[in-house]
Amino acid sequence: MIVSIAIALPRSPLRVAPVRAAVAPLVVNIGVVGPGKVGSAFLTQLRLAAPRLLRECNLQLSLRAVSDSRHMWLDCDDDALNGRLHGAQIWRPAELDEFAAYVAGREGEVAVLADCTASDIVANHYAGWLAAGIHVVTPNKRAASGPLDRWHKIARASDASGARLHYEGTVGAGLPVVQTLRDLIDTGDELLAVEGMLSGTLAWLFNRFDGSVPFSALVREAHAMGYTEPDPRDDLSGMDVARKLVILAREAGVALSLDDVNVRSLIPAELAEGSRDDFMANLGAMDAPMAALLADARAAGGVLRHVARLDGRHASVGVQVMGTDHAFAHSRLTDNVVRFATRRYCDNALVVQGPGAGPEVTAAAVFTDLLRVAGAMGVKRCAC
Ligand SMILES: NC(=O)C1=CN([C@@H]2O[C@H](COP(=O)(O)OP(=O)(O)OC[C@H]3O[C@@H](n4cnc5c(N)ncnc54)[C@H](O)[C@@H]3O)[C@@H](O)[C@H]2O)C=CC1
Ligand SMILES: N[C@@H](CC=O)C(=O)O
Repeated sequence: MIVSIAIALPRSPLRVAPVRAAVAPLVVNIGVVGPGKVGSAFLTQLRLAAPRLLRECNLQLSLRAVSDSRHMWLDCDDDALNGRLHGAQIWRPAELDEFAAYVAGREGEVAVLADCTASDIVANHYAGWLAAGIHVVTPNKRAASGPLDRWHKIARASDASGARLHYEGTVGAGLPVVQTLRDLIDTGDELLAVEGMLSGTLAWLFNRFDGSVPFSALVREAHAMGYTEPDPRDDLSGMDVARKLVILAREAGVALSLDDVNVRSLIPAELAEGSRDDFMANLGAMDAPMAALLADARAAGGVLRHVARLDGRHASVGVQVMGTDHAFAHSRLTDNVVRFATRRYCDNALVVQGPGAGPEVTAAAVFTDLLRVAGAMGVKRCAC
């Protein structure tokens, strides 16, 4: 007779493998470029999560430096050094390569730069950083949707050094969109088409816009809540969504460029040029055309939705009127919806849906990318 005894072991939340706990923690030195809305949320998340990650995963996250467009602060959390300087942190004029070299400076440790800007200037540095073995994590869409020659140079630098660029936050903010597509492709599936609502700002605007409040007031609100791009014209012109579509296309092996996307802008010609401040001051010029668009949609018995489509190399983004029975008509708040039609998911598309904008969810995507780097270095992140 065989007696099996089930012993109920207390299920410890600790995830440190016994062997790993006995060794020194993996140290990841972090530099944050762009302490704006997303960058600040990321810094807060780092500070709150670091003690638990050290305790449970033997991972030591060390914030070494922060840079905005004009200044950089070094040794941000080096209490000893800050103490010697009477509590002052070191700051100096921003110089991105000096910044990167500083973050990477310690032998045997891992360096990760988090680019939380929307800047092409910063994206221009990726290839050099990756070549130097520095990992990059970012919600900035400029590199992955920018000129193809720069994108290929970045890929070659990553291949040569083994340092990785992760950019999950570029599409769908904190939603698992890029990695989901990558997993489909890597396991042999083939992307047939993508259809979706890829702008959290535009989703929120069209969910709220019922004529009771001027469109311009809603845009200001969306900007204040951190949903929009630094320049909201990127959202309203459709260019931000076009960038996301290009990123998804390239992820699926289609060498698309922004010029290939048919983009229908919402911005009146007189607001397209000029500074962001001028644009924000004159936003009221959008109110009448947007009210007319809403009236047309209602007359047709539908609602306004901003929709992106990719079918082979055919890519388009723009506002359209959707019947109230369409799934997109029932999205809420900043919901993004991404429908992947693939060879496997052809009868019924694979759908990723949820909040698609906001500093906290976006920062979490950047943080997850950073932990992906640590995971590849052997840090244990599963519950087994
Ligand atoms: N806010 C959101 O919901 C989402 C944002 N993103 C992306 O996250 C990024 C950041 O967005 P936000 O935080 O909302 O913008 P933000 O305007 O609040 O912050 C941008 C920061 O970048 C800094 N910066 C600009 N140029 C720089 C340069 N050359 N060197 C160093 N720093 C520079 C600015 O000083 C500012 O601190 C953008 O690329 C955006 O597309 C992605 C998904 C969602
Ligand atoms: N401004 C963007 C932010 C995320 O990419 C959006 O509204 O979707």
